[in-house]
Amino acid sequence: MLTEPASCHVDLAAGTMGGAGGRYQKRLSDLTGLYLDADAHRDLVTRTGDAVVYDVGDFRPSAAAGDMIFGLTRMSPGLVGEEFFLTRGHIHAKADRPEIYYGQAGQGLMQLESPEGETRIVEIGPQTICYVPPFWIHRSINTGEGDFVMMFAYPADAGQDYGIIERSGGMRHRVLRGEGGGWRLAENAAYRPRTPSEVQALMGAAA
Ligand SMILES: O=P(O)(O)OC[C@H]1O[C@H](O)[C@H](O)[C@@H](O)[C@@H]1O
Ligand SMILES: [Fe+2]
Repeated sequence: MLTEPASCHVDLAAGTMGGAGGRYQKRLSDLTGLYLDADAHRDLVTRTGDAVVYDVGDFRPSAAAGDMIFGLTRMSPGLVGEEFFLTRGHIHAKADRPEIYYGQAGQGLMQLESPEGETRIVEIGPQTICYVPPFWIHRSINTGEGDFVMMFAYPADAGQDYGIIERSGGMRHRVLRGEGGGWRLAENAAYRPRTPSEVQALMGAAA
């Protein structure tokens, strides 16, 4: 059976996408344990009344393997201690599925980590397209002063695995405020690299 075509209007100022069927929000308290400075995190939860820090609206035509999910993410600007606001981050449950992000407003970056623990950073502003290749863990970070808004699209059967980041004690690097503005990377001291067999299990999931 044919699916009807659709169009969804992006409201840049609001950071929302019209026609979105699914919608979810994350509050600061949903991100407990992700930031280096746990005290600063707790204080900020209290001071902001546990503010919403990002929301996602998406359009899911179906879950069929050849179909596509797309939507819009809006992230608030801010710092927890010296660390920029981030999304939880994930690898796709079907790890060989890719994703595209398209910057709409604000400034930020995509932090990517390979199964073996290599980090890549893609800076994203309005009209930057970021390609997240198969097998890369990815997390979005708002390094700007206003809302960071991106459109995204990924295969409908990709799914999200959040456990991969928990099991390794976080991502290998943290994105902190730079000395003279901008951002810098710092090693995450709690990071535990994946073993060769864990890497193999991930990569083998493609077969
Ligand atoms: O899922 P998170 O890591 O919390 O990130 C928030 C969202 O980021 C992107 O927009 C992804 O395409 C979404 O699928 C994801 O839900
Ligand atoms: Fe993703």
